[in-house]
Amino acid sequence: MNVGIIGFGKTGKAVASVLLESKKTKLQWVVRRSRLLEHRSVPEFLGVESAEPGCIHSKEEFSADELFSRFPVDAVIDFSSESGLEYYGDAAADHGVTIVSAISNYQKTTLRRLHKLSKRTVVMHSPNITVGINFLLIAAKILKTIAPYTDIEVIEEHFKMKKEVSGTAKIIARTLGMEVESIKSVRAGGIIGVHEILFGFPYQTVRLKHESITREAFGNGILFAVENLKGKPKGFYSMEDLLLPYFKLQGSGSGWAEG
Ligand SMILES: NC(=O)C1=CN([C@@H]2O[C@H](COP(=O)(O)OP(=O)(O)OC[C@H]3O[C@@H](n4cnc5c(N)ncnc54)[C@H](OP(=O)(O)O)[C@@H]3O)[C@@H](O)[C@H]2O)C=CC1
Ligand SMILES: O=C(O)C1=N[C@H](C(=O)O)C[C@H](O)C1
Repeated sequence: MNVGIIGFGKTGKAVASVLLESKKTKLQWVVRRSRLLEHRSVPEFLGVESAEPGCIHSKEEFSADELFSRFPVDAVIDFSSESGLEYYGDAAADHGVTIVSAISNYQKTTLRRLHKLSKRTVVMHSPNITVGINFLLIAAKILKTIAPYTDIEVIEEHFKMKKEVSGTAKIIARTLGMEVESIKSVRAGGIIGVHEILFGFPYQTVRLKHESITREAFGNGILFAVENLKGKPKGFYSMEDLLLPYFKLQGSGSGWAEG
């Protein structure tokens, strides 16, 4: 699958390195805001051998329409910023390119725009693209249904410079019917991303916790997403939509009861 990345910052670089290693994807290009490293290649920048072009472009160099025409891809992956969609959204839909947006904090208007684009192409949005956190979110919803009386706390930890409350924590809180103002945030050092959902039962505590150890974790999530979006009809998808089919366990018995 030919892919392009919008954004070549902290996460874009890590995701690009994972995609270069994968045989499932062929990194055609990355687009960034500035002209830094323009026309260099991602393999060269990362110092890895690769037959994949991975050319670095500035958004000033081409219109997205020209980019998709000259260097066609099957999917565009967004790790830029809120404003990235403005550059590539319409052109991606015009060219039938799948959009995988990982932007964590969209304004409502931009999210509506993303939904509108899903009428014309496959769109997936995930504020946290790791399989782990999306599994946790499904588990938390099930636990809340089983025990609606528990006290719930959402705690998120990130690197010192992250200004906003994590988009992941906001989705978790909203999904569990909590106010986003109740989210506890920790900012320290270079923490990549930790999310914990604490269920306070009367005589026990359940902690559902996920930690992104390195930003390459988001690259693994992208590989899962593009693999499972293949062949999907146009529409709007979340990581949960892609994970739920795996919740049908095959085979007999749980093994637990058999001792
Ligand atoms: N869904 C998920 O799992 C995750 C989501 N994120 C989200 O990804 C986004 C990026 O995070 P991070 O890598 O830390 O941010 P950085 O600031 O490190 O990198 C942002 C990159 O995007 C580029 N960029 C910004 N705006 C535009 C634009 N309009 N068009 C093209 N390129 C643009 C910048 O270009 P330049 O370098 O030239 O300035 C830079 O390369 C954030 O929203 C973050 O919350 C992050 C991790 C995981
Ligand atoms: O900015 C980041 O780095 C991250 N942002 C996402 C968020 O805001 O939820 C996801 C991840 O925790 C890392």
